[in-house]
Amino acid sequence: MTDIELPEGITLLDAPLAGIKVDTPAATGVIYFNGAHIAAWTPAGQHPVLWLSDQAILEPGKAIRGGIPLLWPWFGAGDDGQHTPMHGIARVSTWNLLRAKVSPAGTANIVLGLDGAAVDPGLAPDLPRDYRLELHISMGKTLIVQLVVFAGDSELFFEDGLHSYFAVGDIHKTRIEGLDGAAYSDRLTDGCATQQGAVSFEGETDRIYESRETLRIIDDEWNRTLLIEKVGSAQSVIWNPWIAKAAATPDLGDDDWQEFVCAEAVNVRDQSVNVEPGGRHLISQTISII
Ligand SMILES: O=P(O)(O)OC[C@H]1O[C@H](O)[C@H](O)[C@@H](O)[C@@H]1O
Repeated sequence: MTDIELPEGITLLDAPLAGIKVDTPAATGVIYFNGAHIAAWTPAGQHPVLWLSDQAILEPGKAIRGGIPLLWPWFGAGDDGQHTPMHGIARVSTWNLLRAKVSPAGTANIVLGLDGAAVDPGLAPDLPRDYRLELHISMGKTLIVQLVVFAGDSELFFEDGLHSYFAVGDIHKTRIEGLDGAAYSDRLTDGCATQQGAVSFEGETDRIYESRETLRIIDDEWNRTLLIEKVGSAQSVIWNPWIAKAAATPDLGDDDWQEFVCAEAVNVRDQSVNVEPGGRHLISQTISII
């Protein structure tokens, strides 16, 4: 997956999946080449910021439960509800490591790439094959994740997202600020509503908020606030499966729903992205502890 020389603080992993491990004075983390998947990030002296299921399936070509799955080029089962795999092909494709550096302060700067021509055409028959994706990761005290989509000679039309799972001390003592007044579409009822105040959790939650705003995940159990700034994302999906859906999801433990919330930067449905031939699109999240 790579023949580039790795600096001190970044080592290759070959099991359970190929990838790299970051271990510097600023942070530790794991990135798998399967899906360019950031499976772990823990800034020095902190609880893990990303949540990963103990039952995650770590096999090439399989989606990983937790961390930051990439969502591209469709959301869920796509506009017709028939697309597989769920959330598209980026998270189940094998990416290449293009760059790995570590700054003097211990921030790892990593770039992974995926060439459309290398992806099984059967996975997404409607896509032209000359697109290219890059994931730029800056992992230190702050985590910056940028997905860049480059169109080839044809126009590209897609949905995209960073489907981040955030670890929290207790979902009952967690709220998300930054969405007050935002319109949302409720995926559980197909209804629409407007958010009043902070988002708190009392049951299964699966909403697409029309909002470009910065989010704050306030975690009263661990007494910390995660700040999630984003660029190039018109919507935020907030998801927690709660009891029944967690129990029905094979790669989630029965009690896992209490330990995480997904706050996803996305462009889906009416906010799908159109990139002209030769153009590019960037979506990013910058995650810090305040
Ligand atoms: O199970 P996955 O394909 O990883 O999807 C997990 C979740 O992703 C998003 O948050 C969707 O809005 C949810 O409806 C979905 O259940």
